[in-house]
Amino acid sequence: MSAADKLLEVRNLKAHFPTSRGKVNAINHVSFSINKGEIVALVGESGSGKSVTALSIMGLNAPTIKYEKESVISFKGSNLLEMKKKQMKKIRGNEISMIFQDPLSSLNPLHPIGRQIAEPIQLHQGISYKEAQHTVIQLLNKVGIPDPESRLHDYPHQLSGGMRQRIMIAMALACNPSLLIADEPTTALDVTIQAQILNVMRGLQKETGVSILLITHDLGVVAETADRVLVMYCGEIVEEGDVYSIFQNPQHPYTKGLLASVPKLRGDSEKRLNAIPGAVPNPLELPKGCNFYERCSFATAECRVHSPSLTEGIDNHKVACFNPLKEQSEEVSHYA
Ligand SMILES: Nc1ncnc2c1ncn2[C@@H]1O[C@H](COP(=O)(O)OP(=O)(O)OP(=O)(O)O)[C@@H](O)[C@H]1O
Repeated sequence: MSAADKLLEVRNLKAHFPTSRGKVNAINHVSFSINKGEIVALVGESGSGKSVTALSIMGLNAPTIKYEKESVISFKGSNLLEMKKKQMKKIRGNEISMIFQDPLSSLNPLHPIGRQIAEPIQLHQGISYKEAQHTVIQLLNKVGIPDPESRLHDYPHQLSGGMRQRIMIAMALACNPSLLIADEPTTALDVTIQAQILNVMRGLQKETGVSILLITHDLGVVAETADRVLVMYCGEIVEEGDVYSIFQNPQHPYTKGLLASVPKLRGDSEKRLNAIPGAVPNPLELPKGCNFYERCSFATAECRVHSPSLTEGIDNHKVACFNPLKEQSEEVSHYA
């Protein structure tokens, strides 16, 4: 990929929240990029820093967050962290948009959905609701809402969870953004609807060329959707690779643990899932050395003292581990 293909580049992102109990180290030297038209998944357990990363890109973190000087979020060549509020407001919604897990908390219960989808289009293009309606109907068609003309007047509570998430996708795509951030977009939905929503997202990505940052703790969703995967643990990227090599050949013991805790797509449904032993360390007191040391069955003395950095191997597969796993794991290979 050439530099011209790069849409977003996060470099050395380091941030903490000052709290009454001390510094919460949320993000620690995170670097990654998203190319044009790519679907990149950001995965990890709760508290690993996925949402703070996404909200940093959107400029929507709590005002208390403190970014270290060296942090850069470069979008189309401009550093979003240095942008004035007014400029950032223009980018948000137009160039970068976001969908959340719970559409009900993002949709206004008092306005019909047609009006809500039209709003960003009207603002962006300076046109009336009537003029925007044609585009709204096209968008509803694109996200698979049947008979869109008659749904324009529906209120959010009249729609199912899956339909509401389709509305959120339509709203997010209303201004043709270059980057869509989807934070756990299918977590609240049942499996069948989940698959339909992922299908809609994949289809729209192909049709519009939008890049997608997909945030999820569900590796099943990742296997179905992503081109590339970033695995996050304690505010750091611990492994990165294309979806095939992450599933076929996970090199970080944490990634392997995450994969082993996913229900199998095929195989022995009676088999117990393996949860990763132990708990995520307290972000107020991260341990010296590797953050995963205490939960890792491959840890050595070195891991207790030194922190491994993300190092590139073959095929752009990167891992932050002193003892990366070499062998292909039978246990996980059939997810890819
Ligand atoms: N406003 C805040 N003030 C203090 N700490 C915060 C704040 N927001 C997030 N954090 C902390 O930052 C760390 C990263 O949180 P983040 O929400 O990004 O995790 P996550 O991977 O998205 O988890 P989840 O899947 O549960 O949303 C956590 O330790 C969290 O407690």
